[in-house]
Parts: sequence; structure tokens; C-alpha cells
Amino acid sequence: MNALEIDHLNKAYGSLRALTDLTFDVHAGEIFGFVGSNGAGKTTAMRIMLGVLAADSGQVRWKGSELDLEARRRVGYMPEERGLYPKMKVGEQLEFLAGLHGMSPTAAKGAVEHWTDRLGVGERRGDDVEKLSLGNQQRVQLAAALVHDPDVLVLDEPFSGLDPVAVDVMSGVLRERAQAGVPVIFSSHQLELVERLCDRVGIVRAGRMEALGSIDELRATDHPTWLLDVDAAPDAVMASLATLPGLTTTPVTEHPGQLHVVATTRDAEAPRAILRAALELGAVREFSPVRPSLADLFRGVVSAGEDPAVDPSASDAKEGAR
Ligand SMILES: Nc1ncnc2c1ncn2[C@@H]1O[C@H](COP(=O)(O)OP(=O)(O)OP(=O)(O)O)[C@@H](O)[C@H]1O
Repeated sequence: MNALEIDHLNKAYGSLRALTDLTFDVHAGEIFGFVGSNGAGKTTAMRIMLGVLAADSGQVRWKGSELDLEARRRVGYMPEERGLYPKMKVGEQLEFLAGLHGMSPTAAKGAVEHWTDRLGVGERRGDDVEKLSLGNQQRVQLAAALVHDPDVLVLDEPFSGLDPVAVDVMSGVLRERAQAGVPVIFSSHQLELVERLCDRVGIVRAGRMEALGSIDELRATDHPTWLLDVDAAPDAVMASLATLPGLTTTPVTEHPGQLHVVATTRDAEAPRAILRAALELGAVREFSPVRPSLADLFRGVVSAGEDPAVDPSASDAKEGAR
């Protein structure tokens, strides 16, 4: 099987369970988005995939065989902590790293020229890494992950801190690598980007894989939601809908007067019942299904595990502070 398989990984740091039975695979040629709140376990899982951290149990396989040291040389990895030597020249450093992956000096030089040009840092090959802006250092870091033409790409937050042009360049490179048959997995908190770029997504919460699939597959398992705008007092609409079974209604913060109606059970009759109840109160200005974004789906998955006693805005504040 041409896939990177992550099979029942468990990992604890002392008494903290960082991963619990984490299982998923990334197929050859697909871009997989690995998302989750801060501390959900993404970096831990990616470090285990690379072999820089040992799992307590579970396996990582590539093409059906456990990833051994030799196979790991064929993986391109972009670590979250970034790992470039600040006082070494960009070109020399990349050639050195390519050599560690077994490339000849001539092949390494050609590959370094190719990738630095492709990633827009060709002009900086003769500069020390520390003289580059953080975004350009990140482009060099991606070049380091790509320079040995890896069979698998594992990238920890490759898009954080990049300007929109660099995001486009990086997205183009990942698409191109996937089209060449490479499984690409990357973590990110930029959910719009993940939604745009990825074939499949995995949402982790507290070390467990809580949702897995294409965005459309995740939408299909989500609770159907409608936007409702009635010419009547919102409180009266909410009170009326509260009498119907299996529905929860919340005001849309950005648009006073509009409501989101969520069906907590799947009932084909629900839209008709909502519309009937609304029409009894006033003219219906809008009634339409809401297509949840990945950010909406993510919030649903994360809030499903929240302790109701905990103020949910606290975790938003943490996300926003990143
Ligand atoms: N070396 C370590 N020692 C102890 N605990 C650790 C260590 N590394 C990570 N952890 C803990 O393990 C959990 C998972 O951390 P991890 O860095 O894998 O999460 P993450 O999903 O990558 O988070 P972020 O999005 O913030 O980068 C967190 O609770 C973290 O505090």
C-alpha cells in the first residue's frame, strides 16, 4: 500500500497522555491537513513519524513496512522548532543537509539551486541564514525538507508567519509534490488555507483523532444547520422553535435578527417544521442551509469535548495570541 500509515500511536510525557491510539493514513499523492488546538498532539505525532521521538506503542509504516532509519532518510521534514544554523550560508547549509541524505556534491548543488530559486530565495544563497527575515528563513527550511527529493513530506506549521505571496509559492510546491505521488502531511492553524489545499483533514483533540475525511465527508457527519431570518422578534422565534424536538437555535452575532437553527438529530421533516413555525410568526426573509467551513467543523469537534464549566473564550484567546 502506497501510504504513510500511523497505527495506534500512544505517547505519554510522565502523567500527561499526549497521544491516545492515534490512527490515520496519508495516501501517496494526497495533501493531508493535520489540525487541532494548541497542545492537541500534532507536533508529538509528527516527531514520532520522523523517529526523533519514540512512541510508547504503535507503529508508523511507509508502503507497508515499519519506517526504519534508512526509510526515514527518504522523508522530508520541516520541524516546528526550525533547525537551521544561523551563522552558516544558505547554500552551503542546504548542500550539507543534502549530503547527509546521501546526495553527491554535484547533485546537491543542482538541487539547492533549483529549490532556492523555486522558493524565491535564490539570491540569498550566499548570505548567512541569520541575515534573512523569518519568512525567508522559513522558505529555506522548506528547501531543506525538499532538497533530497523525499518520498514523503511531513511539515510542522510550514505556513505560519508567511506573507500571502510566500503562502501561494509554498501551496504550489506542496500541490506539485503531491501530484508527483508524494504523500504530504502538514499541520496548521490556518483553517481556510487547509480547507483550500487539502484533500483530507484530520482533527485531533487531546491526542485523539476526532474527525477524519475530506471536508465534504466531515460536513456530511456534521449537524445540519440553517440560517433563518424572520420578520418577528428573535426571542419569539427562538421560543417557538424550542417547542420543536431536536433543534437548537442561536442568534447570529454579526447579523442581529438572524438565527442559526441546528438539528441535533437527522430528521428529513425538520426544514419543513422550522419553516412552518417561522411563517406563523411573520414573513420569512431568508431560510437557507448553512455550509459549514472547516473552522465551523473544527469548533464543533473541539467544543464537543469541552467541560461546560470552562469558559470557551479562554481557548479562543490562546488561539488568537499565537
Ligand atoms: N517534551 C515534552 N515534555 C512534556 N510535555 C510535553 C513535551 N512536548 C509536548 N508536551 C505536551 O504534550 C501535549 C502535546 O503537545 P504538542 O506539542 O504535540 O501539541 P501541538 O498539537 O503540536 O500543539 P501546538 O499547536 O501548540 O504546536 C501538550 O500538552 C504539551 O504540553
